[in-house]
Amino acid sequence: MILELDCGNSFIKWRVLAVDAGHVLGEGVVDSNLALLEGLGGLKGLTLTFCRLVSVRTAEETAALTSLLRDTFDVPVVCATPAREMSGVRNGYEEFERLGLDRWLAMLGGFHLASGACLVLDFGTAVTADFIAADGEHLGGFICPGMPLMRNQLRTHTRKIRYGDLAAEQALESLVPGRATVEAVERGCLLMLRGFVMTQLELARSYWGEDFVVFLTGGDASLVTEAVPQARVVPDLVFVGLAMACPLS
Ligand SMILES: Nc1ncnc2c1ncn2[C@@H]1O[C@H](COP(=O)(O)OP(=O)(O)O)[C@@H](O)[C@H]1O
Ligand SMILES: CC(C)(COP(=O)(O)O)[C@@H](O)C(=O)NCCC(=O)O
Ligand SMILES: [K+]
Repeated sequence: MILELDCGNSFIKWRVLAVDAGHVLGEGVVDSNLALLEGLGGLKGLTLTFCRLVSVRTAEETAALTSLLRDTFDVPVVCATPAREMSGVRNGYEEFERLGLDRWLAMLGGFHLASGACLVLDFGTAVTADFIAADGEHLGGFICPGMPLMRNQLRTHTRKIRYGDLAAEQALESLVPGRATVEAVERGCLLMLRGFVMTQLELARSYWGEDFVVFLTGGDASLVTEAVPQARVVPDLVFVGLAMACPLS
């Protein structure tokens, strides 16, 4: 069995695949290394043979996790590393090793699935957009705060914006102008997110007309799916790229 991990700034997404990499035997989203071990411990008949992971965390945090996995499961642990070019995609950063590895893998996955020009939008702690042309050239991208960062900045830097998670969720059932703080903030931030998405679509159209695929991924992708009906929602896009960057042999 293969363990795959996507270590983002807020959460670790994990899944266990059968050795033929055919089907998913278990998966989860956790907020700590300990919770990851607990989640894995809950799987019956777990016999890991290989682990591959991508991390946008510090080298120290990533090293701590890889040694924990080696010690606990006695398996080889392979981390995705930056590359100038892979699977037909050319990294567009001036310093290719500075491009977030989660972005890079989502781009590899997206270009592979689209077999052509694509716009990859990832909604995590941060929101990212990346443009890959039909010839595999990465034109670059954008990074802005995601939903959790936008709302937390407002909560942190104002004195009278305070509300709970449940109220926040309920506030998004409609997008009419808010008549309570929670509605005004949650809807305002969501409209910023959607506005960002619309701008990315316009830019992609200016490059490629209608001849491109839009991918939505990341934990908050569902917040914008309605606004982009033509998009392909691929929650495991980073894992698609991870398998390409870190094959079994
Ligand atoms: N099962 C889940 N557990 C935690 N967060 C989730 C879950 N499903 C969706 N989310 C949303 O995903 C967002 C985090 O997205 P994610 O892609 O995991 O971020 P990152 O990669 O930066 O850690 C949170 O703001 C949360 O609203
Ligand atoms: C942009 C990111 C913070 C997104 O991280 P995430 O929201 O998925 O946790 C991450 O890809 C990152 O740290 N990138 C390095 C900077 C860059 O890509 O230019
Ligand atoms: K991510």
